[in-house]
Amino acid sequence: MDLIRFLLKKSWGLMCCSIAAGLISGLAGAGLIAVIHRGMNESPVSASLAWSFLGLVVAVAVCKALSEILLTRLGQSTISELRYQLSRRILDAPLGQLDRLGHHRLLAALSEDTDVIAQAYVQLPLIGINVATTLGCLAYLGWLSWPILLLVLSVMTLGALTFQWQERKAIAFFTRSRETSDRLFGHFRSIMAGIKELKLHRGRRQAFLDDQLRHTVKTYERDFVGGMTVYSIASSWGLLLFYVAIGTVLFVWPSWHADSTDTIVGTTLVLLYLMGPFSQIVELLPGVGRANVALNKIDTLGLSLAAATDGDRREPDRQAEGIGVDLNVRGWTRLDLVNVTHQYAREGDERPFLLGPIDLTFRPGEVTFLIGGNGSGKTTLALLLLGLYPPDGGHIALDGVPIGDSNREAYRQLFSTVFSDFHLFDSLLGLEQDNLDGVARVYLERLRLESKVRIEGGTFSTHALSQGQRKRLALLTAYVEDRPFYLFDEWAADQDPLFRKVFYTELLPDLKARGKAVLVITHDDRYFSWADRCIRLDLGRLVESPEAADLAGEQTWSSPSRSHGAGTAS
Ligand SMILES: Nc1ncnc2c1ncn2[C@@H]1O[C@H](COP(=O)(O)OP(=O)(O)OP(=O)(O)O)[C@@H](O)[C@H]1O
Repeated sequence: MDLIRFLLKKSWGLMCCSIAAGLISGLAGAGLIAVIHRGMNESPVSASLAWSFLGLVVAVAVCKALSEILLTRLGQSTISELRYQLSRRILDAPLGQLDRLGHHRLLAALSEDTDVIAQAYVQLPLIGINVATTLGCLAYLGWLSWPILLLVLSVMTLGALTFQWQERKAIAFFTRSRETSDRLFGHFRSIMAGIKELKLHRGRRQAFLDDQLRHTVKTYERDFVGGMTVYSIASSWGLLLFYVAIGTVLFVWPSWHADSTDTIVGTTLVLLYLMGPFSQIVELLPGVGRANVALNKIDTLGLSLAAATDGDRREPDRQAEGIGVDLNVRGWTRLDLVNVTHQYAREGDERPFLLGPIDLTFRPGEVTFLIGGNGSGKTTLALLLLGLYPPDGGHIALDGVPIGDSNREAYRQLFSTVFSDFHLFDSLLGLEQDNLDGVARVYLERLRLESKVRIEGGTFSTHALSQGQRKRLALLTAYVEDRPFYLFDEWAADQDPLFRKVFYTELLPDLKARGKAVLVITHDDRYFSWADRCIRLDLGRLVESPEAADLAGEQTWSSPSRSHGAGTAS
């Protein structure tokens, strides 16, 4: 319900206007019934009654149209706001939590849940309007005959109780179908990421389509249809009860009670009119049920929008700018990892991977190579260093200031990276320096990309490049960011021998000369000599690496910053 409160705060103006328009339309409709009822008993019909009729008809038509237009606007603005806030929440969530959830669940939340919640949210005013109209009609009914009102209220209570009982079953169906849609999004991701493998192998494609995808879509279909069927039965039952009430008033009541024909006609008219709002409420309820399931899902993913209030939202921005945080990311002199550990906790994993304890010191102007076998923990160590994983044990300190939740965002602004699974954005997002295109073009030439890519207004002309070229473009982005600490995760792995050499013997020395600290995750033992020091990870532990230590630092740096010397791996 935090979410509903949050949305109400955002769109209360639009919501109030659409409710007001809908209410006027609904009440004018109820008024029309009263006027028609009077008209049937007046002969000749008075001019004032005719004018009332005309006025009410105009009010119904105008307010109904207005209410619908406002509701459409409300719906679209709600979807936009939900998508924006949920995206923001995902970006604010800890990386470890997002890793555990998996991309498919996040995509399902971003697309399916936001749609379902927004649709139901837009229905809230409609439900409110219909409830108000129903109350208006019941009041008129009570004025005509309070015993008939009591009869109708008893029928309604019976209907509500049985509906609630049925609804629980429907929600269980919807909850199961929502779980299945997570799996479905997982399959969609497999189609996108594994399209080449699926196209190439008929057997695999067929097994994927028939055994996995079809099974999942059929399970989804079964549960969804199950939920809707329960709602249909419940709503038909409700309508049946209504007709029973009308039938009782028409055929049974007169033999019990000596009401006038006029009262019977009036109450029947009201009951018939009530069918409209009542059916609408019943039709809207499945959407509300699904929205409840979607809200629960977002909560269980740990992505509740409750935290995305205005106050919280400004905090990361303040931290990003280093406001109120005692960190000097531009003029830093040492970065320490002290007894840092990290463990991947997975259910049922008897021997989870443990990294550390790690003690390391980095200094500006120092090039460090991080080496080690596959699965030894290099990327995990990098993620810890970057502040993307908080350490489970020990701590990181920048110039003696420990990094914690309050300054981690500011601390991350120290780094420029190219990950091994990097993502290339269409443009140099978030970089607002003077002559950005000019600076970027210089690097395009340096990275031998000038004949392939143009940069206009900070936007790359194409992404249709080889993997190695795309990685060079990612490196260009990191260069332009011009941050104090560079981290490259197997950057050179996709480069041809010539450019690999350029990377180790020109680009890294250049960064060093500019006083940057550089951590390079690499398997290129040919170039170990270009590092100030090599550190090796083995099964999550830093170990002595004599062959790397011998080679490291042998190369004569042409840069004046060589005097920064090798840092310590303590
Ligand atoms: N998200 C994760 N959840 C659980 N375990 C993980 C996760 N990521 C990595 N691991 C485990 O942690 C260990 C270290 O992984 P890591 O990616 O840090 O190794 P690496 O040295 O970078 O390997 P490579 O050279 O193959 O890239 C591996 O055993 C891996 O199975």
